[in-house]
Amino acid sequence: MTLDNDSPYLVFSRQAWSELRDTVHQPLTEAELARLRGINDKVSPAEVRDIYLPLSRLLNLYIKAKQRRSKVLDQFLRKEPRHLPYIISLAGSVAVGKSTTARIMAALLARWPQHPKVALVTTDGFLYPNSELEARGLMHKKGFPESYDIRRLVQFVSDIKSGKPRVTAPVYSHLSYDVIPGAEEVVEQPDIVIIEGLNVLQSGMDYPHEPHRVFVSDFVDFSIFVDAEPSLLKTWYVERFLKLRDGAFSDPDSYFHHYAQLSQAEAVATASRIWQEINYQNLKQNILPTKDRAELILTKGQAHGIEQVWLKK
Ligand SMILES: Nc1ncnc2c1ncn2[C@@H]1O[C@H](COP(=O)(O)OP(=O)(O)O)[C@@H](O)[C@H]1O
Ligand SMILES: CC(C)(COP(=O)(O)O)[C@@H](O)C(=O)NCCC(=O)O
Repeated sequence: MTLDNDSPYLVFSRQAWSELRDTVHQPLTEAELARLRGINDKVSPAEVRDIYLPLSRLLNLYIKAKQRRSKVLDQFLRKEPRHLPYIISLAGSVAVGKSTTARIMAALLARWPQHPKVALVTTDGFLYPNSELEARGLMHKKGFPESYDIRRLVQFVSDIKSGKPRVTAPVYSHLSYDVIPGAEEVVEQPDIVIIEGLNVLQSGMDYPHEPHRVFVSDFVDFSIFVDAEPSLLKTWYVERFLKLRDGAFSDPDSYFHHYAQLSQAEAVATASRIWQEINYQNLKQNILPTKDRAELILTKGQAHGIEQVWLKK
């Protein structure tokens, strides 16, 4: 662990962080490993053990402390004990691996008896539909602050945090590249909610066009940023695009069906252009500046390996 008195973070190497897991209480069974491989077969069991088990242990301690504190408050106020969810936000660039990290964390956190019900929500459902983005001239700004219905997103998180029994989120499809009309994801009083998206650490300053007083972060108990060098992110974005070209894009219903015909070289050029013109610009302008608001930063190197963990003091 590196101690720099001026930095708000404690910095752990992978080795130092891995020693903080609780091997006695948290061994991974074969069945669990198989389930985690189902989430993403490239994530190594060693990574889950070294990085995600200690993280799950830390979060369990924080959540138990929070539950105790809420109980004390209810007692003091002479109120019926309420069961409010613990909210974790997960931010980072497009293609850094947020969805994968979120799914691994959800699976690991659900193993604890204190909080077995974990819900996962992505903020892409709160993008304006393509028709609206087209009307606003924002089709090439997907993922930028102005492309989200931020008030609806903040209301959604606020409703969850206030213990509303049933809260719904709109759903986005990467296949149709649009919000699915009428589709909704239902969140019914889980113990933990993980909210994953580019924008979850942003604040009012990032939305001068849409001033609002409260932000997602006002309802979040713990925030995580997944970080990597932009050159690696570009490689991962292009790799994912090539995988989609061979998979989802070949579906005639895919918005990008025409990309399925591209040669390898054309596909690399197209993905590189989308990365450079949209996602990298968004990263520089709107995502990276929010990094040091996170409680925890996971820093990735080659092949998605997490090399360092930064934890706010
Ligand atoms: N821990 C990991 N190990 C190996 N590959 C990963 C890992 N996390 C993500 N990937 C790969 O990186 C790409 C982007 O991951 P994804 O979770 O979809 O990112 P995001 O949600 O940030 O856009 C995918 O192709 C995914 O398979
Ligand atoms: C849908 C996204 C904005 C990510 O949204 P998020 O879930 O992080 O809110 C992004 O994956 C995206 O589609 N960006 C637009 C450019 C592109 O096609 O990659």
